[in-house]
Amino acid sequence: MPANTMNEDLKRERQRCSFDPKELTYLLDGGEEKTEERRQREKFFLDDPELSETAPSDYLSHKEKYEHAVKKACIVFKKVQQLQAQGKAGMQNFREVLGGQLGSAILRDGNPLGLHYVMFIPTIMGQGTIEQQAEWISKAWNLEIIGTYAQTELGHGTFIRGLETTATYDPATEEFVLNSPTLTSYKWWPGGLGHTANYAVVVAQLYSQGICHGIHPFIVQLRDEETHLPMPGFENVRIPWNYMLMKNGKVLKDGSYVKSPSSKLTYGTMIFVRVVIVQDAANYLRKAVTIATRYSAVRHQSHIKESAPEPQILDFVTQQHKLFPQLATYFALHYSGAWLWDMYNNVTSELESGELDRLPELHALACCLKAVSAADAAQGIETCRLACGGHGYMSCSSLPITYGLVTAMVTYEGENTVLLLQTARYLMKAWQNCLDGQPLTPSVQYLNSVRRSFGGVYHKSVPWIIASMQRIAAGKIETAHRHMNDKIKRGVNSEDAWNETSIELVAASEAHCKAFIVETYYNSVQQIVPSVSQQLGKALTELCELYAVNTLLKNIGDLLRYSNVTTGDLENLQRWLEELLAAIRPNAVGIVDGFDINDAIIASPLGAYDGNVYERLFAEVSKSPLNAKPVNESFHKYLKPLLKSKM
Ligand SMILES: CCCCCCCCCC/C=C\CCCC(=O)SCCNC(=O)CCNC(=O)[C@H](O)C(C)(C)COP(=O)(O)OP(=O)(O)OC[C@H]1O[C@@H](n2cnc3c(N)ncnc32)[C@H](O)[C@@H]1OP(=O)(O)O
Ligand SMILES: Cc1cc2nc3c(=O)[nH]c(=O)nc-3n(C[C@H](O)[C@H](O)[C@H](O)COP(=O)(O)OP(=O)(O)OC[C@H]3O[C@@H](n4cnc5c(N)ncnc54)[C@H](O)[C@@H]3O)c2cc1C
Repeated sequence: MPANTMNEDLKRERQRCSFDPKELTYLLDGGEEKTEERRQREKFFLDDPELSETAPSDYLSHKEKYEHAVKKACIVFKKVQQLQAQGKAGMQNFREVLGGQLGSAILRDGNPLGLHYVMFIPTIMGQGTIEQQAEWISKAWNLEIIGTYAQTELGHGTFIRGLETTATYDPATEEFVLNSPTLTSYKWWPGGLGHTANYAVVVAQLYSQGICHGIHPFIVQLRDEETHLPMPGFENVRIPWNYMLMKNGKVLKDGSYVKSPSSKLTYGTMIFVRVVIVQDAANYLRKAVTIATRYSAVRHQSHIKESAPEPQILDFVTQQHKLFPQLATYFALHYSGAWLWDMYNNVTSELESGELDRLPELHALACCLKAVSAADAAQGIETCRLACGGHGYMSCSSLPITYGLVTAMVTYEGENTVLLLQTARYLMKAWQNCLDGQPLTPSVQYLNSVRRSFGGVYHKSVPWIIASMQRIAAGKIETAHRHMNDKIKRGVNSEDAWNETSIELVAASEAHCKAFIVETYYNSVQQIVPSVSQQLGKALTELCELYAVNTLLKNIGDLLRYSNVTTGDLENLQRWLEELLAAIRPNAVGIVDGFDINDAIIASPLGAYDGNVYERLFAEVSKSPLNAKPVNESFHKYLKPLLKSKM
C-alpha cells in the first residue's frame, strides 16, 4: 500500500465538514488534556509489539485463541500496573483498558480476566464487610488471585430465587457447606470459570438453623493457587464462616441470621454491570458507524443520475437513513449512560448511609436502559454491516464480531424481556400512584401532566416530540394497567393477568425508556450548545433532532393511537427527517473523525482513517493461511479422485 496516501473522497469530505472534529473529540473526552491522556494511554498499549497482531486471530484454533488471550491479558495487566505506579490510571481507566473499546481491540476474542474486574472485585466491594474488603481486594487488585462471578446455573439464569446451589451453615465447625447436587445446579456460563479463575463469588441459597434465607454471595476457592489444579467439585465443599460476604445479610457464628435492610442489595453487582453496559453498547455502536460511514464515503456504485459518474453510496438517501440515525443513537446512549452513571453513584452513596428510597427507581431505569441500549446498539451495528454490502459480511470488517459482542449484551446481565418487565412493574405502581394522587418519582413525573392532556398542536421542535413520546408512553402504561385490572376484575388471578398482559407491559416499558432517552439527550445538548462553537452546536442539535424525529416516526402507529396528531403532521415530520439527513450529510465523516477512534481499535479495512479500503482489504485476505499455497492438499486428497472417477 502506498505510504501516506489519503483517499481523495475522504479528503473532500474533511474539507466539507462545517466544524473542527477536534472540538468534538475534546468535548467527548472532557477536554483537550483528557484527549491527550487517552491518546497516550492508547499508544502505550497499541504500540507494544507483544500486543499488536501479527496475524488475525480468526485463523487460530479455539485453544490457541484462549492461550493467546490469556497471554495478552497478562501483558495488559502488567502495563496497567505500570500506569498505576506512575499515577496515570485509576479504576475508570482500568475499565477502559480492559473492558472498553481499547480492551476489545487488544483482546478481540474476549478477556479471560474481564469478569475478575467487572464483577468479582465490584461484588467484594459492594457486598463485603470492611474486613472482607481489606482481606480480598488488594489480593484481587494485584492479581494474586483471579476471580469470577458464578451465579447462573445450567437450570436457572433469570430466576435467581430458583438457584439450586446451597450453602448450609455448620455452627460446630463455623463453616458453610456448599453443594450443587444436581446437573441443573451446576454453575454454567461464568466468564473465566473453566480455566482462568482460581476463586469465584458463588451465589447460593443460604441455609442456617434449618431455614432457607434466600440467595447470598460466598467466596469459594476453585483451584489451587500454586498448581492451578481444580479443587474437589461442588459436593459438600467447606468454606470458612467469613467467606460469606456479609455487608448486607449476615450469619452470626451461632447460626442466627441477621437480615439485610433490603434483600435486593444482594443484586447490587447486577445493577452496576447494567449501568456499565449502557456506555459499552454506545461505544461499540460508534465504532461500527465509523466503519460504515467512512466506507460509504469511499465506495462508489450505481447511479443517481445516468449522466453523472457513479456516486459515493453515502449520497443515497436510503444509505443516510441507515447510518445517520446510528450516529445520533450513539450520542443518545452516551448521554443517557452518563446520566445513569451519575445516578448510580449518587444512589450508591445514599445506600452506604442506609437510605434505600431511590433504589427502586435506579433499578427500574437501569433495567430498561440496559435493555434498550443493548438492543438498539445491536440492531444499529447490524444495520451498519448491511450498509457495507458484501464487504461488511467479511470477518475482517470487524462488523460481525462487534455485532456478536453486543448481541450477547441483550442476554447477559438480565435477559432484555425480563428486565423490561421489571421496569413495567415499577411503571404499573407509578400509574396507580398517579391515579391515587400519590407523589411520583422524577423519572415518571410526566405521567401526571400527560394524564391531563391528550396532546398539543404539532410544532417543529424536539420538546413537542418529547411530549408526544411521553404521551405514547403514558398511553401504553395506562392501557396495560387497565387491561390487567380488567382481567383481575373478571376473576383472573393477578399473576396470570400479569402474564396475559405482558406483551403490552414490555411495550410500555420500552416506550417509557425511549421517552426518557430523548429527553435526557435533548437536555444534555441544550446544556452543551452554549459552551461550544456555533458550528459544532448546530451539528449536535441536528443529530439530536434526527434521533427524536426518527424515533417518533418509527412509532407512527402509537403516535396515531395515543395523540391527536394529523396525517399532515406526519408528512411534516417526514420532511423534517429528510431535511436533517441532508443537513448532516456534509458533516458525517467529520462526526466520525471526531470520535477519534485509533485505526488499531477500528481494526477494519473498511473504516481506517486514510480510506484505502481496497488496498487494505486485499492486504487483509492475503494473511489467510489458505492463501499461502496455490493448491490446497484437499484438492489432491478429495477433489481430484472425485473428478477422476467421473471421467
Ligand atoms: C474493569 C475491567 C472491565 C472488564 C470488562 C470485560 C468485559 C466483560 C463484559 C461482561 C460480560 C459478561 C457479564 C455477564 C455476567 C452475567 O450475566 S452475571 C448473571 C446476571 N444475571 C442476571 O442478571 C439475572 C437476572 N435476574 C434478576 O435480576 C432477578 O432474578 C429478577 C429481577 C429478574 C427477578 O428477581 P426476583 O427476586 O424474583 O424479583 P421479583 O420478585 O421479580 O421482584 C422483587 C422486588 O425486587 C425488586 N428488584 C429486583 N431486582 C432488583 C435490583 N437489582 N435492585 C433493586 N430491586 C430489585 C423488584 O423491582 C421487585 O420490587 P417490588 O416488589 O416490585 O417493589
Ligand atoms: C456471553 C454470556 C456471558 C455470561 N456470563 C455470565 C457470568 O459471568 N456469570 C453468570 O453468572 N452468568 C453469566 N451469563 C448468564 C446470563 O446472565 C444468563 O444467560 C441470562 O441472565 C439469561 O438467563 P437464561 O440463560 O436463564 O435465560 P432464560 O431465562 O432461560 O431465557 C430464555 C427465554 O425465556 C424468557 N423468560 C424467562 N423468564 C421470563 C419471565 N419471567 N417473563 C418472560 N419471559 C421470560 C426470556 O425472555 C427468553 O426469551 C452469561 C451469559 C452469556 C450469554
